[in-house]
Order: sequence, then structure tokens, then C-alpha cells
Amino acid sequence: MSAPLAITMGEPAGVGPDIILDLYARRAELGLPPFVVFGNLAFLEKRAARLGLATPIAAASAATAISIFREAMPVIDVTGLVPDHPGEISPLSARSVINSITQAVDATLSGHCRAVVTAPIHKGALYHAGFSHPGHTEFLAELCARDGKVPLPVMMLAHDALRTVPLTIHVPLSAVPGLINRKLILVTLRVMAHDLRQRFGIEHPRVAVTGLNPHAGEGGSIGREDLEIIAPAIADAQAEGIDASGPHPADTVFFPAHWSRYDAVLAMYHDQALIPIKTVAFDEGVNITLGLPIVRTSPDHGTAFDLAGTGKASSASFAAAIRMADRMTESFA
Ligand SMILES: NC(=O)C1=CN([C@@H]2O[C@H](COP(=O)(O)OP(=O)(O)OC[C@H]3O[C@@H](n4cnc5c(N)ncnc54)[C@H](O)[C@@H]3O)[C@@H](O)[C@H]2O)C=CC1
Ligand SMILES: NCC(=O)COP(=O)(O)O
Repeated sequence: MSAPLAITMGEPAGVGPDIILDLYARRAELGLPPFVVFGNLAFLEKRAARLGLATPIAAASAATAISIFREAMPVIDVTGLVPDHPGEISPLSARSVINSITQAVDATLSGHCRAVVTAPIHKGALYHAGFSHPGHTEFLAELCARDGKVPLPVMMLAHDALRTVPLTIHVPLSAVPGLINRKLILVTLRVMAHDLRQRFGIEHPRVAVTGLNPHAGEGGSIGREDLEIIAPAIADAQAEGIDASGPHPADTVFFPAHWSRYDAVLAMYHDQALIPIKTVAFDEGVNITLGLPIVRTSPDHGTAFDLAGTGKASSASFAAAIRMADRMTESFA
């Protein structure tokens, strides 16, 4: 049975809604698969008008979305008062933003949608409504919990030639050394190896693991974590048959000429992993959550308040996220 992709509206003060509307308007030119937007219908109509888009928007269900898609942008209406104030967060919209994610995940877990593609959220705006997660990644894992067991979600940033994973995500830099441990590295490598096989069709995934310290600790003279935690964790993974190598110095592992030597890089913290990919591929980078029973992708950028409501935001990364979700779930189409 065909199913649409589920797109969440994201932060209404940001560029997510603008980009969704733009991509719907250019769906044929870009060859995008059918999707349904989980969002506030009245707000999306106002934002379309602000952008000067005469986009037809229609209330839909997951079951009717594909037949509607050709004529109008199908929206599963997430009720609530959502002001159209680009660049200005409002506590009024937080509940609708959270509900759009929850409903999209439910629809995907139940097979009514194929995958979730999320528009960027502003975490600070959501804390007013009781959101307590560092980001989508952890929230999605909680929504996918079964029998009280929350899967380990793993963030991956990817484009065609480079995939990077931060071991620790949205935590202060000062907390990173205390959060790195042998078990976390091993379980993250297991999720990466599994999903690179299952979701990306790579039969023998090769993972390069970075060090934490400059020059991967230079034999213990610039920090001991590389020697005492990361290297033994790599050995644990190798003993399980995972093709992991390292620790590699983080400043040279991303050298473009070396990309073909591995299928993904496991880095120790957010910026170590995200700076390389956003630098070389801001427009094509996609954020993917590994370790979940569903496929979730997202553009690599955030809410870009400076561009919201102007129509100037690039839709390229969001289009790449839709294409990636489509490819990863092709067999369900
Ligand atoms: N998946 C998600 O929900 C994500 C959410 N965020 C959130 O977004 C908020 C803002 O984060 P920032 O660090 O400022 O990153 P940002 O990506 O929103 O903006 C950084 C810079 O990139 C530009 N930019 C971003 N998207 C663009 C686009 N589509 N086209 C052209 N230029 C673009 C912006 O104008 C700005 O100059 C934060 O609250 C952050 O947590 C950030 C990344 C991902
Ligand atoms: N820097 C990546 C980011 O902020 C996205 O996080 P998430 O919402 O996908 O967990």
C-alpha cells in the first residue's frame, strides 16, 4: 500500500513552514514524492499569503493525502492558536509544534505514513509547553519506546560522500569528557553498523572513530581519553566483527581525499561532527536519526529566524531530507 511521507510543521517563527510551502509549489519540478504536512492549517494559509504563494491547501488524512497531493498541499490539521510572526517565538504555538511531531510519529509507527521528515524546531520556544528534550532526536526515541524501553537514538549528518555521527549531542563542551565511556561508544557503533547495513544497504560498513583530544591524545601526552576509553571501545567493537578503526585525529580524518576509506565517522561531540559536513555541504546535508524503528530525516539547518517569512531561505537541504527519507523507505512505497 502506498503511504505519504509525514512532514512536521516545525517552529512557526522559523523558515520551516516557508520551505515546506516552497517545496510543495515546486514538487513537480523537483520530482518530490507525495507528503502530508502535520501542522496548523490556518497558520500555513497565512504564511502562504505572506509569501505571496497562491498554494491550495486542503485538510487531509494520511489515507487521502496521496490523492489530494496533485491538486493541493495535504495538511493534517494540528489544532491550536499559531500566530504568524516570523522571527518571534510565541508560547501560544508550542503545543501545536509538539503535537505535530507526536502525531507524525504515531502515523509512521502505525504504517499510515512512510517516514517522518521534521522541519526545524526552536527548543527554547518549546520549553514553555513542557518539552524537556535536548532536541527531536531524544524526543523521537521516547515516542518510539516500546514496553518502557527507549531505543538509543543516534544522530547522523549525511550527504552522498560523507556521513558523520556525534557521540554526544546537545551538551555543554565542559560535560563531554565525563560523558564519553566505553559502553556508549560500543552501543553507538552497534547502531551505526546495523543501520548502515539495513537503512543504507552497505554490506560491510567501515566506521572511523575520532579521538577526543588534539592528535588523538598524541600517545597520552595530550589527554588520556583516547588511549584509555576510545581505543578499548574500538577493540570491543572489532571483537564483535564491526569494522571500526581509530582513534583518528579529528582534524585530519575529514580530509576529503580520505572520505572513500570509510562509510561514516563517529566523532566525540557535536561540533567535531557537524562542522565538517555543514562546511562542505550545507545545502545537501541531511540529519538522520539512526536506531529508531522508523525513518526520520531533517534538513541540517535550524530555524533561521533572520530569513523567516522572507522567502529567501534555501529549500535545498529540506528537499535532500525528503529525498533521503524516500530512498530509505522505497520498499514501503
Ligand atoms: N532539526 C532542528 O530542529 C534544528 C534546530 N536548530 C535550532 O535552530 C535555532 C537556530 O539555530 P542556529 O544555530 O542559528 O542555526 P540556523 O541553521 O538556524 O542558522 C544559521 C545561519 O544559517 C543560515 N541559514 C539557515 N538555514 C538556511 C536556509 N535554509 N537557507 C539559507 N540560509 C540558512 C541562517 O540565516 C543563519 O545565518 C536554534 O534554536 C537551534 O537549536 C538548529 C539545527 C537543527
Ligand atoms: N544541531 C543539530 C540539531 O540541532 C538538530 O537536533 P534534533 O532536533 O534533530 O535533535
